[in-house]
Amino acid sequence: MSDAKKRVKSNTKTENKTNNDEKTSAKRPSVNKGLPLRVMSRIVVIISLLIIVYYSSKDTFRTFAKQSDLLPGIGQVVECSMDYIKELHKFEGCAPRDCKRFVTDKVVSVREVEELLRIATKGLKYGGSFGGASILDLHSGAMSKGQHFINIYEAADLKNLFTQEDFNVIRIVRDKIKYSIAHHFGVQPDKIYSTHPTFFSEISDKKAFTEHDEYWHAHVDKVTYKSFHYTTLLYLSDYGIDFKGGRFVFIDEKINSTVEPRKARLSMFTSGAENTHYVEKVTSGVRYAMTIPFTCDKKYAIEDPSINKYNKIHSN
Ligand SMILES: O=C(O)CCC(=O)C(=O)O
Ligand SMILES: [Fe+2]
Repeated sequence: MSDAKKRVKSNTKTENKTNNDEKTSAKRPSVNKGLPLRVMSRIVVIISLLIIVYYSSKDTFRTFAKQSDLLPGIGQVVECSMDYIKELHKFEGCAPRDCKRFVTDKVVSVREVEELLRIATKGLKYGGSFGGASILDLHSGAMSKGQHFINIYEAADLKNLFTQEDFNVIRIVRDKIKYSIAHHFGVQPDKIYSTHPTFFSEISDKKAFTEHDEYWHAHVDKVTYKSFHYTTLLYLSDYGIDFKGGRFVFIDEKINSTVEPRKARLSMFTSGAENTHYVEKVTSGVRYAMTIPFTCDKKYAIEDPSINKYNKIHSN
């Protein structure tokens, strides 16, 4: 082979070698990068999913009133439901400036609430539902017992259980709440009346026995209790301390708002569909609260519970 030919051949070899090297080196990085790329894309998908789950769960719930906060007052205006507004036109001076919810820890004192809790437990220890939810209504006398209700004003062994001082505490607290509604909703205090049923509730984690124990269903107070125009809830125990679960939830289109019960926390809201709500199941401990409603309709007004009524029934 001539020198020139040898040189050409050796150049060709070198070229081929270089080409092969290029091919290999072009392939190699794709092998090295391919694996991390697949892993990377999986990580990206997982992180995106986690972000979606995090934000969507965040979006459906927000804490409107946290148990550990001492709230001077926090409000949220909501659009009145048509049914609610239509009906209120009949009652001069009782329609709210705005439909809303308002939570405050400053209207009722912890001392007053301790008194109310003493009154509630004093009665309920003679009653109590088989299931998780019991009520005591000092106006009608209804108290849960077993799977039924008894009338405490007709039960001879409950005679002298409640004193005029007990009824006074309830009246004082209820009046404070009435003026607070008048102030925050822009209505005349003499145009709103205490209505039925006003009651103490006691909720435990016991399994429901009758439908009366099923407190966790979403509802509109105006539908459940025809007479309600303003609902107020006074909490007598602390979420996360005295009981677990049992938060109050306002159901809204995008974000549900939770109210965490706190001793002496007062929640007030217009009773129409704008404030549809439910109570989460209590998972441990015992939750005490008081439902104190008001009506604009005088025909649904109730008298104060008093020792006279109590004595009248017992002397019959
Ligand atoms: O106890 C609560 O937080 C709510 C009770 C309730 O929804 C009601 O009495 O209608
Ligand atoms: Fe309710």
